[in-house]
Amino acid sequence: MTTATDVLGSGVVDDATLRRFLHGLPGVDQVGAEARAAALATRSIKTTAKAYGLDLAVRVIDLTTLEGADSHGAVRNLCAKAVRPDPSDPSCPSTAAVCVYNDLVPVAVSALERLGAAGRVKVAAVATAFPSGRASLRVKLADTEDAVAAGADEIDMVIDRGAFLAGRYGAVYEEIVATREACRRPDGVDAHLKVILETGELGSYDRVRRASWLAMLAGADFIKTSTGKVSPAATLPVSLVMLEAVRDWFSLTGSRVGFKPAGGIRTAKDALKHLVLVQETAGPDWLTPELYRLGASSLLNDVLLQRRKLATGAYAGADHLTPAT
Ligand SMILES: O=C[C@H](O)COP(=O)(O)O
Repeated sequence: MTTATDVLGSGVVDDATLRRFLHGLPGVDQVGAEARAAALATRSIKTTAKAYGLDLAVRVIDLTTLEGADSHGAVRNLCAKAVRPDPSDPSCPSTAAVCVYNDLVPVAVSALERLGAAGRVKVAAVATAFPSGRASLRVKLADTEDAVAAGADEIDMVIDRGAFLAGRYGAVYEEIVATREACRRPDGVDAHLKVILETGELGSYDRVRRASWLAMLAGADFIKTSTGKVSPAATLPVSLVMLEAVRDWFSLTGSRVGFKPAGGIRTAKDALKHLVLVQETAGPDWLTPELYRLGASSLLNDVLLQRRKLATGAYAGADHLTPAT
């Protein structure tokens, strides 16, 4: 049997070594994973915990716009929203990051500078031919280097699902390693690398588990479920399988890899379910923006409305809030 320690210790990480290890991982009990996720989703959260959960949800959001029609103005508004999500409430925290396409990184960087939030609200850029991942490695690395040079703090790369599903694990591994290299900066402040598995295209929980381990072996700082362009995206059972992987990686290596569910998370209720799953699977150490993000384009305003409801006892209409993008 090949273990993760064998893979990490071997000089050559090739298809055969990776296959022996990844296919030797225990299979996911599909019924058990779905039942566990469903049971955790019904947990009721009382007032104080709810207030904490809603604030935490805001603090871990990667506020995202990934539309072909994105404009400079839309990105500037997104940044203002990320820094002060609810201008009527100074106690409302900022989001963790904004997440944009590569060419809009300079716009986000200068907007956050002007807002006095540079470095506090991070700039994440999708890269490596997002969302399909269909391009040569040269193009994918140029895409990444471009975003890093423009000041991106974080790179959200997609894996080559074609290669992964064909069992060309070595190619996927090498691509992640090379992208990680492209995240380096001369001053040593490297961009953090999030590796998107696009779980909706993987077809089984076993493959989600294998892809999670492959990404962590190759040096991912975070593993992320989805691009938001494929459905299903960040389901609770998929998140459970990935959280088990980061938990088990920590037990094995002593290092913590972050987790980012993204795609289809639209309501405060959804966000709280995801937070309960983190608490009960990887544990409370992960409940921080350094190790956990919610990737979402249209979640924030519902969380803000629920925050206000909790504080005032009354529902405010959505038109009391600025649009998310
Ligand atoms: O990375 C984040 C996703 O693209 C957001 O997906 P969403 O638009 O379904 O929230």
